[in-house]
Amino acid sequence: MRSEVLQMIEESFFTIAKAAAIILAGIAVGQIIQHYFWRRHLWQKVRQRQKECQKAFRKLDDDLNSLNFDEEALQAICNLPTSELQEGLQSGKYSALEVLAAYQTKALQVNKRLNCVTEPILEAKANAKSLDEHAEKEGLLYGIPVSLKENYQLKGYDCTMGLVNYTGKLFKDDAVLVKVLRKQGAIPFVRTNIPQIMMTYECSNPIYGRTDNPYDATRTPGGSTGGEAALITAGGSIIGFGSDIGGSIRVPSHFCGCYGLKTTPERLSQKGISSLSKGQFIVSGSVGPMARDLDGLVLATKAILCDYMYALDRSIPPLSFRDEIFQSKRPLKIGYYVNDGYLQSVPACQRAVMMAKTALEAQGHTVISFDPPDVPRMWTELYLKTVAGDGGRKFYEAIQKDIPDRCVWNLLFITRVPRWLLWCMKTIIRLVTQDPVHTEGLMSSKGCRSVCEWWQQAEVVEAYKDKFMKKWDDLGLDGVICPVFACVAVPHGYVTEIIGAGTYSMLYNVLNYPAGSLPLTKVTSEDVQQLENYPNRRYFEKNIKKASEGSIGLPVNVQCVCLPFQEELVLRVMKEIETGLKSMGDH
Ligand SMILES: CCCCCCCCCCCCCCCCCCCCCC(=O)NCCO
Repeated sequence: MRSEVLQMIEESFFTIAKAAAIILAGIAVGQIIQHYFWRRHLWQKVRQRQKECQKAFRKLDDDLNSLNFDEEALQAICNLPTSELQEGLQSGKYSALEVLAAYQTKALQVNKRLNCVTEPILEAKANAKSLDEHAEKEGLLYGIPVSLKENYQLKGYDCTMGLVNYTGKLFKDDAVLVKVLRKQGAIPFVRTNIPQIMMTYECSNPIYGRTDNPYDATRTPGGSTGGEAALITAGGSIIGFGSDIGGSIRVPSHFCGCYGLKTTPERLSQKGISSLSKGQFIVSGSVGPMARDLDGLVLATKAILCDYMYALDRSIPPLSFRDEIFQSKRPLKIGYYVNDGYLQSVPACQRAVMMAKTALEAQGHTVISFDPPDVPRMWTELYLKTVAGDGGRKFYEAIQKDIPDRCVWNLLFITRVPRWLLWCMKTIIRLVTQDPVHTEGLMSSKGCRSVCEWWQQAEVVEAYKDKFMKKWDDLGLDGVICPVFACVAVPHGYVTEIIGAGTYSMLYNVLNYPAGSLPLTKVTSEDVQQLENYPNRRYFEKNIKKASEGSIGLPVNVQCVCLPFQEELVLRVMKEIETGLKSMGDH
């Protein structure tokens, strides 16, 4: 009797287990099939988007061929510095259509080599024609073609941020800044490439592919405004616009060797700029111009800081460009550093800062040493814990439902490791990286656990800002010069291995300070030789050293920083450095 009961229990157990196994297997197979069809659907969308872009490129090519402009004359237009181009357009020496054709032709050529343009803006031709038909030549950017990062919303276009799921969602209106640019006479003519979700210093996504560095195709142009930096540097655009929440304007400018300005987040309207960080107001994103020369950067900044922007976005303080600050001859007191207390910058970046220091001194300014406080803590407890405040969930989910791009997937992988497991692995990670800050960084990227912790986070960031500003004020500084990044452009796919090098830029996102990226020099063989003395113990140090081998000839920028709302002073410091170097015969 007992054995019969046991047998019955055993049989029912096996029946239930079998049924459970069949159900589970069914669910798994169902999910695999669903995943397969979803992926297939996404790839179809990619192909459709790519076809549309190719069609637009072909249309532009045909249009340009039908215009019959002299190629040499067009090239000559692209070689003009911004001031001469502006003058030539205002005086009527060049028509808006001619200048547009010159830049469209050049952008197409550059794009074939670097893959930096996502698509041309075909309405540009009608815009140029309409400018040429009107007698008044109005606007500071009259007739100047401008390129836009892919996340700038345009009527009739989508902003994918490299995510397939966002393709085909067309905007009904232009971003405020785009409207302001049009009002100033500028002609938006191409859109430029970005990394998927725009949260890394690379430039690749499954829709538009990978952008190469104009100096070395094996290296990244940086990100996230990488397409802009590559296009401008290679001559395919003279002024462009980007966005920056961790260095995305300044780092690509440095990797490629063009000019960039990250503004104070509240100084320019961000209405109509797509981002996955909307609603995260502790470390705010910024927007800003990028340019081939400093005059272009100044002109673009002046143009957008205008009454029309304040009328379109009433939340922006009506603070127009203050020429008196930019033109002032008042001697300045500038702080400098080459080591931010976390990762030492490579010799080329150090030399660039020292060149800037000498140039400022030659211009009669005082330059003193400055140590930014607690940078390792700023990076881990403040920057990473805020930017990934939700444990990176929003970024991860956007990618998980999409076709992940490796350049950002590698970075986001950590969001999948549970907090407890990461905590248990702390000692091992510390042993492997030889870097307690790296370990803390990984822990911080798990974000905040409650609203209460999020509020505390805001307080901690405010306290750091106060501490930093006190140090700045005690020294009576007007500005600071320092590296943009701990090293120069790195090979494609390598950014995650050196991500700590970004603290030089991220610091000024935490602080909300405006910061410019100024091209100063190129890596020399001596710089590379001196890498022998570069520290080689921690994970990031080893990788920075390795990535810097073979970097001879790559551009090196310097970062110029001032207090919030002092964009004019940042531009002045950049100008003083350039003038100083020219007077010393160095630029
Ligand atoms: C010690 C290793 C730390 C790894 C951190 C992994 C965290 C993953 C979680 C979420 C992602 C947060 C990204 C942090 C890395 C920042 C890199 C900044 C790139 C520049 C971004 C930018 O400025 N974008 C502009 C957007 O408009």
